[in-house]
Amino acid sequence: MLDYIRKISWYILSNKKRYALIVLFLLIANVLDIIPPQLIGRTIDLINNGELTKEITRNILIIFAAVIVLAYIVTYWWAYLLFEGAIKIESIIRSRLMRKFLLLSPSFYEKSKTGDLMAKATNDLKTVNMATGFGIITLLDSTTFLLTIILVMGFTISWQLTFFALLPLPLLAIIEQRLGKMINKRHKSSQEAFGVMNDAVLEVVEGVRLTRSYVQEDAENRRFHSLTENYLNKFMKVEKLDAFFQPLTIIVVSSSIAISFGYGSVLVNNGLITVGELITFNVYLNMLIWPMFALGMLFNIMERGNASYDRIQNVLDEADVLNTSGEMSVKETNFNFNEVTFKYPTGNRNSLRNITLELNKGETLGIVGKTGSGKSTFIKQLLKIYPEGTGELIIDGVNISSLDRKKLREKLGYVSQENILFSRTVRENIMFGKPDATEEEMMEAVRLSAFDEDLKRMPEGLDTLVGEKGMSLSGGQKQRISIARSLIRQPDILILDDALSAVDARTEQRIINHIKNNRQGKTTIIITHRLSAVHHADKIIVLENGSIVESGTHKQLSDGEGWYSEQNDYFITGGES
Ligand SMILES: Nc1ncnc2c1ncn2[C@@H]1O[C@H](COP(=O)(O)OP(=O)(O)OP(=O)(O)O)[C@@H](O)[C@H]1O
Repeated sequence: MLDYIRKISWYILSNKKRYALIVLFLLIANVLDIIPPQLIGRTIDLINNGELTKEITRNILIIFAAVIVLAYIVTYWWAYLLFEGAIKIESIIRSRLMRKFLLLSPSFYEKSKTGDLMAKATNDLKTVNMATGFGIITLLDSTTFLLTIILVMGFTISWQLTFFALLPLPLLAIIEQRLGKMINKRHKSSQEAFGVMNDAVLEVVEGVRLTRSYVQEDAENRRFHSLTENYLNKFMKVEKLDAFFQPLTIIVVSSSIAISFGYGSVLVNNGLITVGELITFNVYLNMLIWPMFALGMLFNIMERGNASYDRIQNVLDEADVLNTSGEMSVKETNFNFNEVTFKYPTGNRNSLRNITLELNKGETLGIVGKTGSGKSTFIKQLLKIYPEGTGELIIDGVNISSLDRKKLREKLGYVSQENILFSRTVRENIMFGKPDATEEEMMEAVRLSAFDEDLKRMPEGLDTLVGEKGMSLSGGQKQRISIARSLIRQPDILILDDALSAVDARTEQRIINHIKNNRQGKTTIIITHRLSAVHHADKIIVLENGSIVESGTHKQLSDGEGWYSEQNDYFITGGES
């Protein structure tokens, strides 16, 4: 438990004033809370001795009312300050987490499950909020209240009676500490199971069409059911430990009350305390039920918070971030690949081998080759998505490692194979490429990407919502919105990674012609499986197993006898030769 406090001490220290006020208000509230039992005990003794007058009764009632009003005000303030603090730490850590998500490398995402990352950004953060809000309030309230009552019982009634009545207390502390450690372990495991289940929900929702088309609903249902059961079992293991706390507290407090009545009667008989004092003492003992019960809950909440905090901290400490180093910016966009070889961090063989190539500003490069030959990997090296391989990748005479990733990306318009769209309008998706674009620029991007005809058929034109991740659009429409998004930036380097695969041949030619005419003097790289998309390129390379096996213009390559000319003939004859 103290471990958790240590972990969030950075936050408490940076909010010293807030927490100092909380402690002050809590102490005042605790002192106010001990007044009513004192008044009750004294009133009983006054009645016993026949000394209770009208005036004393009125004074007692006034003090009683004042104490209640004051207690209400200070309790409101410490609760407000504390819970505000808890929601603030939650949002601070969530922002840190989001910033980190944006920096983490693709390798990190390859080994992480989206559902688990979502669990960390939601469920675990809520648990941290609970531990920092409800946990700290309970810690401060229960411990200060406990101490205050013990001191009052000792000083105002009898230290002997207090000592004997509280003998069972240490037992409770020992058991709670043991249970706390077990809760920490079990909570981590339950949160991991929650992450896996979360991931399954995502997969079920995203893959619902596929599941239906393969009539796999029952199998998916069973798989999901077993994950839910797994989470339920792990969650119940935490709850089982939690359930121990309440009976334990009741046993300990009952033992204390039994001792206090037994030993207290002896003290009354011996004239060491009065009957009123014994009753006051027992009212105090009953008041201990809450802080003791709260301490039990506290171990539980704090250990859950501790476990969740560790899960989040693991992501925040993750060193696998994208290399953003480098100061230099790109000017002319001349590329030189010199013996570039690259292996993915998780791969077991080179995906690019000794790539040597020159591409000058204004040229168009076509990259073709069998599937899995390394075409996208080539681009990912250019985009600085993965760590650099061996060899040299020089842009404008500067090694890519010295280039600032952001400045490099500002020059680029990249359309990936995935065509990721946001669940917003067509307009917002295109404007993502250039948020300050004018209406003319927008319409020009729409025309260049041959999306104009489709747009006319859309119910609300540019303001039509594209559905979850573009669900309500065809594959070709999604591709063309992605192309428009990159063309609106008029980038110095346009990269299309198999970005025309879902459009028909005529539309493809329209787009290629637009790009050819519109991008004169600018660099364009086109990866494709359809050779017609790169006929016009200044340079075409054919990749195989990560190596360049052919290079030249369309004419040179189709006149040759390699893979390119084979494919070209195949396209011309439709595979009938
Ligand atoms: N993230 C990754 N981790 C490990 N290996 C990878 C990763 N991405 C791709 N590879 C491997 O690198 C090789 C080249 O993949 P790449 O995606 O560059 O091929 P491609 O030519 O673009 O294929 P396609 O035409 O199917 O898109 C393949 O063997 C692939 O399995």
